[in-house]
Amino acid sequence: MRYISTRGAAPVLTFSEAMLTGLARDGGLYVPESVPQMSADEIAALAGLSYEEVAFRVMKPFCGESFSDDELKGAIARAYAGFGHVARAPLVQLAPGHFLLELFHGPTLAFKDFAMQVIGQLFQIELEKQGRKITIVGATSGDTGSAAIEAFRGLDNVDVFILFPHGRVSEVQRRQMTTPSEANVHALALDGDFDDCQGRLKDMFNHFEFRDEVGLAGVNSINWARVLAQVVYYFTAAVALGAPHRKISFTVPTGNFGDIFAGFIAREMGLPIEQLVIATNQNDILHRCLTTGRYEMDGVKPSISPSMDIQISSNFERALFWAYGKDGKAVAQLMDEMKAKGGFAVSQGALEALREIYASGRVSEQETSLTITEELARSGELLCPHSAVGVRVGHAHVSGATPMVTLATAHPAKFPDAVEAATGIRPPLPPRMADLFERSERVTRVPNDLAALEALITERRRA
Ligand SMILES: Cc1ncc(COP(=O)(O)O)c(C=O)c1O
Ligand SMILES: N[C@@H](CCOP(=O)(O)O)C(=O)O
Repeated sequence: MRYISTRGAAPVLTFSEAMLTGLARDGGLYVPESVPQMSADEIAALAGLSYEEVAFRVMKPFCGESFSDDELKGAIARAYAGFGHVARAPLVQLAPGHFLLELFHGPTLAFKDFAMQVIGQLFQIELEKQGRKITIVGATSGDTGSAAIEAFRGLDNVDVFILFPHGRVSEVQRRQMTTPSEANVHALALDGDFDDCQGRLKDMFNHFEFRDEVGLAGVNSINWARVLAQVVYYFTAAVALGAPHRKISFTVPTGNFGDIFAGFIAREMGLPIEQLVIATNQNDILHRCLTTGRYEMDGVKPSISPSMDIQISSNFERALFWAYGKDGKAVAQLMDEMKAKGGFAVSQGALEALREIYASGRVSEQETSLTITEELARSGELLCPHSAVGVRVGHAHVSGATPMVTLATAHPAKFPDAVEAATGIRPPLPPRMADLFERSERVTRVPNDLAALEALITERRRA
């Protein structure tokens, strides 16, 4: 399997090279040259298998040339051993035809653990093979950061620097990033929003001298390996509800578009997905784009679902690559236009291609809160604000005989203030994290300045 850049002008790589590379050197994102297919029989055969076995069968065709069966099976087994639910990603029913996929039973209580735990294992295998050391820099609006720290803390051959927007993550999210005491972990509170964090990260990748000097690697969903591991739960959920004999739709609380794009890959592999519904909070650039055909930045607005406070939705570039018939030059032009003018128009043909697969909805702050209140009364499910955004949009898109699955992307205990304001209930953290508020914090406040960030990383990383 070969991996190519969405902008068409970077070296073609193997899976493990793409994984260690992160962002392509032409600024694009790596995607598989062709998507492996699973037949209806192969999909039907997934019924009743463990999450781990499904993960192996779904991931292997994408990375089998880089990792042996034993290596991949071992990585998957270790990745999910610490999850707090035997099903890993259990489904619960909210209403007739509407199901919730709980993706928050991992070590840091968000869906990021599903991919981050696996790629943590795969990185270790590959780095040991190559005898290499790397510097991981991640940008987070709250959840990717803690999941990355959990997956890479304490490793001798990896330093982890996490940029998060100062004052714009929940206290639980911040403490998950600032309380680990391992010397290879560095939490950096940046003066700016998530787009600034992600922007400076991409600047570092595009600064080749720095990138090569520190051995820069990325674990955001710009990294193809992250997306791949997230494809798996679309299969487990759909098969549990009758696929391949029945179509299934998914609603996904969306920010950086990585999670919903994993659903697109599952669909491309042959999973009968009818619709992928993008659910946004008031940072609704994707909803506006699908509605109007213009991708237009208008500034990040802080919300009660802070992990989705994003305007520059990185993985939308991968969706555009498909919508433009895999024309890397066209994608590069759109991205240049966005950089220069803060927006671009999607061509009519590409817009139609997107609308064939994706629908969308936007949820206001009040509606998010109301959904948390109403869903507790209706189904007994206590939602985090991100999942509430999804559930509201999901309810509105349930239609006909096709089951709708909404992804619950974080545990309500990560956002206790919003949940308490909506329900009067302050959800407790699991016992293993019960002392989170007593642990001492270690964090560095940093400016939104590339040179200053690179200097800090160069100084702190272990040679
Ligand atoms: C809890 C939560 N929900 C939803 C999202 C949006 O996911 P994506 O960025 O993959 O669209 C995020 C952040 O990525 C998140 O942390
Ligand atoms: N919501 C994310 C933002 C980064 O997303 P990623 O999937 O690209 O890593 C977060 O919580 O950090």
